Amino acid sequence: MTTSIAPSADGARPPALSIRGLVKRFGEKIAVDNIHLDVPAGSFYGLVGPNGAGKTTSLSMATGLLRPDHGQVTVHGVDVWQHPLEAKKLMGLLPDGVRLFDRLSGEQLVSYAGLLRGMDKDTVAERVKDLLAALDLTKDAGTLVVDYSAGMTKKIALAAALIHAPRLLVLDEPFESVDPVSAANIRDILQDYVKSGGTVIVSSHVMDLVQRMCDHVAVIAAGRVLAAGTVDEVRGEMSLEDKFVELVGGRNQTAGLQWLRTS
Ligand SMILES: Nc1ncnc2c1ncn2[C@@H]1O[C@H](COP(=O)(O)OP(=O)(O)OP(=O)(O)O)[C@@H](O)[C@H]1O
Repeated sequence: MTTSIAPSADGARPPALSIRGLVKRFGEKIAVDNIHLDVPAGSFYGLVGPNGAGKTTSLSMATGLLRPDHGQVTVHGVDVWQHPLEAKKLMGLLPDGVRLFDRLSGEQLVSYAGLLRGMDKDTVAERVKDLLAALDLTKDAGTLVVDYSAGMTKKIALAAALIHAPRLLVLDEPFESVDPVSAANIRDILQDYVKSGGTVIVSSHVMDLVQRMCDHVAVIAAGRVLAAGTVDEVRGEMSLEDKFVELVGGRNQTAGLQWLRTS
């Protein structure tokens, strides 16, 4: 089992994230059904799929939050489940639906995230200031997170994920509830981060955003990978949205809802 993040023998960099044979069952339900995926280092990778496809479950297992039934995950060559501390140092996470320490103010929460990562106080203070400004939260720095709106909560959680300048960012639905100006600021931050060598994985339901923002994409449905590669490879001549519908199916006829018609 490798713990090295050095280039492999053939000189190639290991993927930022490598998933092999990941499986998770909840009782009778197979939420993730033998997923294999490589996320190249330096890529901006979109993960898309219908509701209940297994995106959050896969990302939770990939980032050490949920123990897989089977399979292996490595981050820059470090096994997430064999060497969790080493792997987690490389990652910044924006999990979906995980509670924050919301009795702290926004500023305290992000500072706490930095100090927990072993950063010194001065660097933490400097980065907290920068992050709050970049995410338009400076005036709400002293407000308790429990009193934040949904979008503000997303942004403060993103700041906490960025504070230690990780090599891999895993963001589950980062744009949900976020206003358009903040979303554009977040996109700029993430694009700069990728340009400077970082890797981003985002799950999203907004195909247009994924097509514009990401260079790679994987389409997941019913716990399996239906397609993965560069965005252009996956979508071919179609828009990503049309390709998604073609791959996933499930467009329902609404003609049956006669009772919903008001005229
Ligand atoms: N803790 C759990 N217990 C039981 N079933 C679960 C649990 N977590 C997820 N599931 C089931 O696993 C499947 C995959 O769920 P998951 O949350 O990973 O989907 P998703 O692709 O993130 O969906 P969405 O886009 O709606 O957020 C779903 O059928 C869900 O009901």
